[in-house]
Amino acid sequence: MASKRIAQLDVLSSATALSTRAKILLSPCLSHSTPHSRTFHVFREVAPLRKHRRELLLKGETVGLVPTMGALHAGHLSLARQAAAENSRVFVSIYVNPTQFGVNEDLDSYPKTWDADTHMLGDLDKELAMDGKGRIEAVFAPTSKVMYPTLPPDSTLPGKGSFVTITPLGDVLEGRTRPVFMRGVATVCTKLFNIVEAEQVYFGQKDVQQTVVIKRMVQDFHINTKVRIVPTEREPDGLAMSSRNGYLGERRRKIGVVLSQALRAAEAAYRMGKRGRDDILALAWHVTNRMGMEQDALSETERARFEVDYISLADPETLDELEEVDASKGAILSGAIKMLPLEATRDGEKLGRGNDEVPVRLIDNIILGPQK
Ligand SMILES: Nc1ncnc2c1ncn2[C@@H]1O[C@H](COP(=O)(O)OP(=O)(O)OP(=O)(O)O)[C@@H](O)[C@H]1O
Ligand SMILES: CC(C)(CO)[C@@H](O)C(=O)[O-]
Ligand code: BAL
Repeated sequence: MASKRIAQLDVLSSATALSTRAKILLSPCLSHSTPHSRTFHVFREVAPLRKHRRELLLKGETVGLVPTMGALHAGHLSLARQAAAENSRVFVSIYVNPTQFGVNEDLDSYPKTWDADTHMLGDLDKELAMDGKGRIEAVFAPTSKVMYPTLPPDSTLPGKGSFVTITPLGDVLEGRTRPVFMRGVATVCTKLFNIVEAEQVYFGQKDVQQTVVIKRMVQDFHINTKVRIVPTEREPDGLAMSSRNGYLGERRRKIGVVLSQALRAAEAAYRMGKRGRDDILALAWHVTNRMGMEQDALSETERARFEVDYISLADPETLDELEEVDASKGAILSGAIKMLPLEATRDGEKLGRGNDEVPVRLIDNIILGPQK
């Protein structure tokens, strides 16, 4: 039954990609007999989604929204799992939002894996059916014309259009290198929150600045939803899962773990009682400097070089950089590195998407929780 269902999803997900509202159906004889037979709707437009949402409301169902840009991986699934544990219905949005990408960023090459994404959600829904918890109810996959109905999405500054800006939270950290990023995120999330009207919305801790911005936005605009943050899913060596990791071939992938190693070293200093910025961050810099020097010493066909954009120790609410951590409040330890394109490849080397010719930005963080 499972494979039949997946095969149908496959065919229908492509077929429904252009329809206004589609329900991915199983054969009618299964539809009442087993919990597996129910599967999700795909909405491309706002009005039919709202109609469906209202019906759910009248039936007393609760909705958890998981906003994504697709290219789903285990990190996204953990958000959806938590949403299903805390709500009876889960909506997942899949939309690569142009306004959060700067004009020279990777919007055009951002991975789009619709068929694999719907398969993953179908499989997850099957798992959820066994658990007897909430289910995947719908995928919202709008076009840009739907999301930006009047003016085309603009990634320039100041830009033309209706924007939501959360300052100065959006200007620091990622915002320094990606000045339109948090404006784009706040804008598209406002739209998504208005459209879905979910009881709860789910975000990954991996994008920690985004979580702080969204929480502030919900508070400041009295948006009627609860923001839930889900811990970062990691690869076995500690690398935070990310849709962009697919751009890392074997060589860059191995070195990309340096960021999580650096943050973990700094975290250890905090756990051992260090509270001063230099005492904590020196350990992170030591890890990145050592790895950088090791790579520099190798030949072009052996090394993977990277640049550290920032390593930050910031207040958990204001994101102000801290000289000293107030242990009763804790802090956010975060960082970003740019994995540079390989300078030369070897015959038969396992390369990533884009042949390791594109720089890849990796971010990560650890919350230093309050300590007695
Ligand atoms: N490893 C992860 N663990 C938990 N949540 C994650 C993880 N990766 C992404 N998320 C969350 O999933 C949501 C959608 O993220 P998105 O679609 O941008 O994926 P991504 O992997 O973060 O992609 P990117 O490579 O662009 O950073 C966000 O709330 C994000 O924080
Ligand atoms: C929240 C989000 C889906 C908004 O486009 C995006 O920033 C992301 O995937 O983290
Ligand atoms: N998860 C973050 C989305 C972005 O980098 O644009």
